Amino acid sequence: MKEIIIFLDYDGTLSPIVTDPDKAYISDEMREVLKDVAVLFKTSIVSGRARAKVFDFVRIKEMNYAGSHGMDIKLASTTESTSTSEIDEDCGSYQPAQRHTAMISRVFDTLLHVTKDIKGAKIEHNIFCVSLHYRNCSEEDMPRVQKVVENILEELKDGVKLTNGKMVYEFRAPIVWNKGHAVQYIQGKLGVEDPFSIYIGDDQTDEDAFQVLRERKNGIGILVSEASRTTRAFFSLRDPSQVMEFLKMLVSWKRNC
Ligand SMILES: O=P(O)(O)OC[C@H]1O[C@H](O[C@H]2O[C@H](CO)[C@@H](O)[C@H](O)[C@H]2O)[C@H](O)[C@@H](O)[C@@H]1O
Repeated sequence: MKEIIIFLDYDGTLSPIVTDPDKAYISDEMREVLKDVAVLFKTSIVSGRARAKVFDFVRIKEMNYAGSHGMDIKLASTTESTSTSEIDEDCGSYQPAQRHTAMISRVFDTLLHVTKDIKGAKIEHNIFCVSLHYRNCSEEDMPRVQKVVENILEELKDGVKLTNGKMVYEFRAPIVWNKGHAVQYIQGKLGVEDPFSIYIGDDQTDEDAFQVLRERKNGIGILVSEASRTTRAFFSLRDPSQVMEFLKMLVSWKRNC
């Protein structure tokens, strides 16, 4: 029989989008629902954020966490690794972009420096990627923000990968690895014979995970969006409050199984 496993993006999925990325908290009610979900289903959070940061927001240790767009995976109930190897599967961790951390830190330092006079620009170090937030920048400053991005790409060329999120540019380690790869990796590690994955996410980077589930026919994507848009997801929910209601329904269905 198929076993449902759950993958959840964080920002815009569990927490509403807010102007300050450091204040993207989930509600107490959402945390209670997530605790139930984590007990009843194998559950993973897959986020663009640093893994430690997203764990600080969620604080449920029974879940798997994949930070840095899936480039920093830690499976639940495993001891913290002190290994420097990118693959330390005995400790339940997988960090395929480890050799790029110095470059990412250099991008972070450069961005901090070159954006210090751009009001509203915020730089977030996500370990294997760096976010340049422009949500709070003025229209007039946007050409400066774009110039900063162009300069970094010109300097590093193939040494860095750029993706776009919601009012954010994300500079990533240049490896072929995204949220879709992370989902496949975690699916493989859970030891579930016949998994059926439900992945819920709101952002462009979640499309990689939707695509993988569609291709492999072993799960579905659910897009969180108020507007209709092109997606590889099968279904959609409007916002984090609908995500919470959906998770509550899953919990009560499972309890009555
Ligand atoms: O894959 P995700 O977990 O969705 O990560 C994508 C980015 O999410 C965060 O930024 C977004 O949410 C912020 C808080 O609501 C918002 O202020 C920002 O405008 C959004 O882009 C996170 O802070 C970024 O580092 C991630 O790249």
